[in-house]
Amino acid sequence: METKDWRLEQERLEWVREKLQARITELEPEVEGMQDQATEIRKHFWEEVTINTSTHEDFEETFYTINQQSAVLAERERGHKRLTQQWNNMKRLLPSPYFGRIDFQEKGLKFSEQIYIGVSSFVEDGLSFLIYDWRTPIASMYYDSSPGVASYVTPIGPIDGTMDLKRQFQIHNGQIRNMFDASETIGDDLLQQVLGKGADSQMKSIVATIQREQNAIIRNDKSRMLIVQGAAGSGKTSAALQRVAYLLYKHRQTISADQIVLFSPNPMFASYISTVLPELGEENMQQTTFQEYLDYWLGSSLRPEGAFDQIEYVLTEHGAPGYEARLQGIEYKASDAFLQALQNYGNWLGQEGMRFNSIRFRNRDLITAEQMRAKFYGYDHSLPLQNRIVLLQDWLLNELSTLERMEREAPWVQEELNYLDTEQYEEVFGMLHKDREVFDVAEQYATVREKMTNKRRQDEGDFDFGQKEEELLRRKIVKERFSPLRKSIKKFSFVDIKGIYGELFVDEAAYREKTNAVVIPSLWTEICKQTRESLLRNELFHEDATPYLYVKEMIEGVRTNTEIKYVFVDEGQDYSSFQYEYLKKLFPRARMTVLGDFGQAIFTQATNLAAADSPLVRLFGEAETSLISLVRSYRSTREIVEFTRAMLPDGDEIVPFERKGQKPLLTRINDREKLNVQMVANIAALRAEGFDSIAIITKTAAESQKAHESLRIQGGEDLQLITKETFNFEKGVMVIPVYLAKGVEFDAVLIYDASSGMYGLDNERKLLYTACTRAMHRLHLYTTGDWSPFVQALPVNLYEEWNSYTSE
Ligand SMILES: Nc1ncnc2c1ncn2[C@@H]1O[C@H](COP(=O)(O)OP(=O)(O)OP(=O)(O)O)[C@@H](O)[C@H]1O
Repeated sequence: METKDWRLEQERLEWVREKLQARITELEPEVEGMQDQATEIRKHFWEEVTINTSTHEDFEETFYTINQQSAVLAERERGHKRLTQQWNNMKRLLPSPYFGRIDFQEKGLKFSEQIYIGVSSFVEDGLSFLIYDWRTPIASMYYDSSPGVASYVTPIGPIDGTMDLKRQFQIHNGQIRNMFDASETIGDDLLQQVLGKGADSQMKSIVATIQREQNAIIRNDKSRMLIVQGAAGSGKTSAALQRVAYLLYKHRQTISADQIVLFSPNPMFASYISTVLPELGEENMQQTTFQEYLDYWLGSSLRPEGAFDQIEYVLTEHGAPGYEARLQGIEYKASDAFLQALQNYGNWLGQEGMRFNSIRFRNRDLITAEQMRAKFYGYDHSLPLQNRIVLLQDWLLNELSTLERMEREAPWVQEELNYLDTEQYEEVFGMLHKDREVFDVAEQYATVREKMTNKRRQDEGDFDFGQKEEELLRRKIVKERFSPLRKSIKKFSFVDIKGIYGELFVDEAAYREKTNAVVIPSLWTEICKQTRESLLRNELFHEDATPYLYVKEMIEGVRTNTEIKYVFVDEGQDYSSFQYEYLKKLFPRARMTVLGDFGQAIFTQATNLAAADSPLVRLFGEAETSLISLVRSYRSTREIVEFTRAMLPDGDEIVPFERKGQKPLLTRINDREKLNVQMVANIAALRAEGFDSIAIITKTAAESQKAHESLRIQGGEDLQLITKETFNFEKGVMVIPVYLAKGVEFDAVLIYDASSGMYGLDNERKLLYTACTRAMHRLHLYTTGDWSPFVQALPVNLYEEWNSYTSE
C-alpha cells in the first residue's frame, strides 16, 4: 500500500474521530439533562396530580392529569433512550470508527462515493454519512462483491454500479494498524489475523470479516424457515447472532429484542454468547433451553429426566438389563412414525378410551370418572377433543356450584362452625353490617311508603341477623374448601393424561388398535414395561417428555406465544421432529432459523437438517423454506480440520481455512498414571506457550469426574470440573464432557481417552468428532491401549505420534 494512501486514510480517520469526539461532548449535557428531567418528573409525579374523586367530573379530571403526566414522562424517557443509544454508539465508534471502505459509482452518476463501514452509522447534519452501519443495504456490497460491477438492493429496488475499491482496516485506539485492499470478497489476510488470536470465555462479534455465504444467512428475509447446515466451526452461531443484530436494525420500528428467542444447547452456552449483541449496540434476545421449557410445563406433576441424564445413560449403561429396549424406545419416540401414531391415537380417543380423574372431596367421589366419560362421549363426536374438554369443563364447574350449595347443609360444616376463630366471625360480621345498612335504608323507605299509600306491606321486614350470619358462615366455609377443586378443574386436572399416555404402552395388539401403527420396534414389550414403570414412579424419560406434552395439548388445547416473531434454534440437529412440531405450534407467528451440523449429531433423536426428506423442510413446506450450507471451517487450523474431517464419511466436503498450525499429537503410554503425568506436563507446556483456555474433553460426566481427580493427584491443581450445573464459562483449564462442550471452543483440546473402548461404536464417532473440533490451535489425543478405530483409520500423515517407546 502506498504511503500516500496510508497518510490520507490516517488523516481522514483523525478528522472523523474529531467529529465524533465533538458530537459526544456536545451530547453529553443533553443526555445528562434528559436523565435529570425524567428523574425529576418521576420524583414529582404525584405533586403535579391533584387527586380528587368526590364527583364524577373531578374523578375524570384526575384521570386525565395522571394520563397526561405519564405521557410526558414516557416521551422524555423515550427521548432519553434514543439519545443515550446514539451517544453510546458514538463512544463505541471512537477507538475504531470503521473497518471497511468501498468506493462505489452508481450507474448514471459521474462520481464515486466513498462508503466507510462500521458497527453503527455516524451522520453529520442529518444527511452526510461519515460512517455507514454494517447492516445498511449499501454496506452489503462490502460482504458480497469484489471490485468491478456491483449492485445492492434497497426497499425501492436494486441499485447498479461499479465498485472501484474495497479496503479493509484494522484500527486500534485511533491508529490504523493494518490496511488491505481486497480483490476477493473479504480478504483472507485480515481473517488470518482474527482467527489466529486466542479463545475467549466470550464469543466475539465478527462483523468486520463476515463471509459472503454468512451474509446470506444474516440478511435472509424471504423464508419462514431458514435452515443452515454447516460444518463444525463454520460460523453458524456467529452468523445467527449477527442475524439477530441485523433483524433488530432492519425492523427496529416493529421488533424488539424480547420478541426474539434463541434455544441454546446448554445454560453455559448462554453466558458464552451473552456479550456479542451488546458489543454491537443491541440488547440481548431471550435465551432458553428446550429442557427449561419442559421442566416448566411438566415439573410440578411429574419429574422429567434431563437430556444430559439421558445421554449419560446411553453412553455409560451398555449391556445393562433393558438397555437395548431403552435405546430403541428413544429412537422410536422421536420419530415421525410415533408422531403419526399419536395423531391417530387422538382420533381413537375421540370415539372411546378417554380417562378421567374423579373429583374427590372428603374421601368421597363428588363427580366420578364414569360420569365424566359418559358426559364427554355424549357430546357430538365430530367436535375436536379440545372443544369437548372445554364443554366438559364448563359442565363440571356448574355441577360443582350445585354440589357446593348442597354441601352447606352437611354435618361437617356444622362442626366447623363451632370451631371458627374470632377473625372469621369478625369478617362475616362486617359483611353483615354492610348488608344491614342497606336493609335499614330499604326498611325506612318501606315504612314511609306504607304511611303514604296507607297500605300494609306484605313482608315482615325483619333483618334476622343470627340466621343470616349462619348462612354466610356456612357459605364461606364450603366455598373455601371447594376453591381448590374449582382451580384444579380450571387446570384440567380432571383429565388423566398420565393414564391416557400410559395406555399406549400396554401391549402390542392394543397399541396397534389405538394408533394404526404399522412399524413397531421389536422390543416393544420391554419398552412398554419401562415406560409404565417410570410413569408409576411419577417420572418421565426424556424421550417421553415432548410426546407426553403433545398428547396433553392435543386434549387440553395448545399453548401459544404470539408475541415472539423470530425463533432461533442452535445445534438444531439435536432436536427431534416432535420438538420442531412443538416449537411451530408454540410460536405460531414466528419465523424460524435452525442452525446445525449432522456431523455433530450426538443424541439418539437427531434430525438431519439438510436431507431431502428432512422433517424440517416438511414443517413449513418447501416453498417457505431456504437451505444454506456452510462448508468452510474457520475455527481450527488447517491441520486440525484435515484430521477431524477425515473421521466423517462425507468429511472431504469440509474446506479448511488456510491457517497453519501443528499437526494433532497422539500420545500412547500403556500406564494410565504415567499418561496422566504426561498430560499434566503437556498442559503446563501449552500454558507456557500462551494458551489460556484449555479443555480436557471426556465422553461422559462420569469420566470427567474420574479424570479430574486423577489429574489433580498428578499435580493439575487449578483444574475446573464442568458439570451440567455450571452456568458460567471461564478461561483456564477445565475438564468437560463432550456434550457440554457443544458450541464452544478452546485454544487447545486434550482428549482424555481416545481408545477403542471409549470411542469404538459407530454412534461414538460423532462424539469424538465433536470433541476434537472444539480445538482452535492445538489438539492432543491420549490412550493407554488401542486407538479408537476412527483414529486408526486416519492417514498417518495427518498427525504426529508420541509414545513411550519413542521417548525411551
Ligand atoms: N467470518 C468470520 N470472521 C471471523 N471469525 C469467524 C468468522 N466465522 C466464524 N468465525 C470464528 O470461527 C469460530 C467458530 O464459529 P462458530 O462457533 O460460530 O461456528 P459454529 O458453526 O457454530 O461451530 P460449531 O457447530 O462447531 O459449534 C468462532 O471463533 C468464530 O468467531
